[in-house]
Amino acid sequence: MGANKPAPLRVRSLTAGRPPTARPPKSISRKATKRLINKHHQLEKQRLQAVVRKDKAAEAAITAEVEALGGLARYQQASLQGQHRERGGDSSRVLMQWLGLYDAKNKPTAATAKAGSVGLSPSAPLRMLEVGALSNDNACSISGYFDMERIDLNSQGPGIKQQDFLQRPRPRSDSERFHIISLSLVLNYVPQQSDRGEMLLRCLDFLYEPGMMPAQCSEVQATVEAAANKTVAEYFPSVFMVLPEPCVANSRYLDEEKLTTIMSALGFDLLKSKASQRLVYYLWLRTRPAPSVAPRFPKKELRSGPTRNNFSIVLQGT
Ligand SMILES: C[S@@+](CC[C@H](N)C(=O)[O-])C[C@H]1O[C@@H](n2cnc3c(N)ncnc32)[C@H](O)[C@@H]1O
Repeated sequence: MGANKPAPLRVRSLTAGRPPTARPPKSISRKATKRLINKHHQLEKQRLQAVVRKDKAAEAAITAEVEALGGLARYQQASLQGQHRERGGDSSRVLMQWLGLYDAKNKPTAATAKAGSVGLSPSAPLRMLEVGALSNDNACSISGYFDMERIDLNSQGPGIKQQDFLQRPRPRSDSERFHIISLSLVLNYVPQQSDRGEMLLRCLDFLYEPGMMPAQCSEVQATVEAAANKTVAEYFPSVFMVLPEPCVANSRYLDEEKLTTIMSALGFDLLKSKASQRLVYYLWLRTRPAPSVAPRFPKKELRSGPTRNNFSIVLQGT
């Protein structure tokens, strides 16, 4: 009965035709999230090695494997889920706390809540470049204090520009520079050690020079100062950096001292740091102008041992 009745026309939701990245991520378990992230890092490393060996067949096979896992988009979804599970929220909350805009319980202070609620973002004087942005609603984005520019190799949606920071055209004037650059869990994602160094060097171009920040006069500026009881110059220009803890705690080639030496050679002092079980957070304040000669930091073993990892940051010098 009714065998020949035409199937009713299904009304498809508007989101149905969008690329997979625009759909809400399918939730996966904590273990599966971790496995996927680790596998992705491992494959990206192998792909890079294949590129260096000029082994086209291996490169294609590894690329296919990455795609079969869901590619960068799936990895980003896993990272977003990881953010919520492993860290009880996004890393930018740590920055907000350091700036005095979040309280000790990691909640917005009254002044911050006010800034957010009156929607000061478009005119907010503090310019932030978020490299490797997975969403447009992290703590900094919704605070109202920052005029955000978000970029990622693979944009997850509106408000995130698809761009490789290493290819971003260099600024032609201060209007294209920033008070702060966020590199949260980005350096560890970059497969090549010299590209990690290049990323840090590039930050110098995209940040204001110390003491050369544009005049700040708006209401937001006053609110920042009142909330944090600091002047803007005490926090900016700066780099907010987050890394998996083993990158500095258990690497053959990098420890906190070496990282501090590299950053110091680039003109930064360590203003704030914090370690959680899995992550390390740093706020590097730019206190000196860019060095006239690009510093050189080759890969050099600092500590050995079979259980150590090979994470390193290399600066090739001029
Ligand atoms: C592990 S996710 C981290 C995202 C987020 N910032 C966080 O703290 O969870 C790393 C992101 O960095 C992005 N990324 C890596 N290298 C990049 C580059 N050169 N330019 C822009 N984005 C990059 C990747 O596409 C990826 O989405």
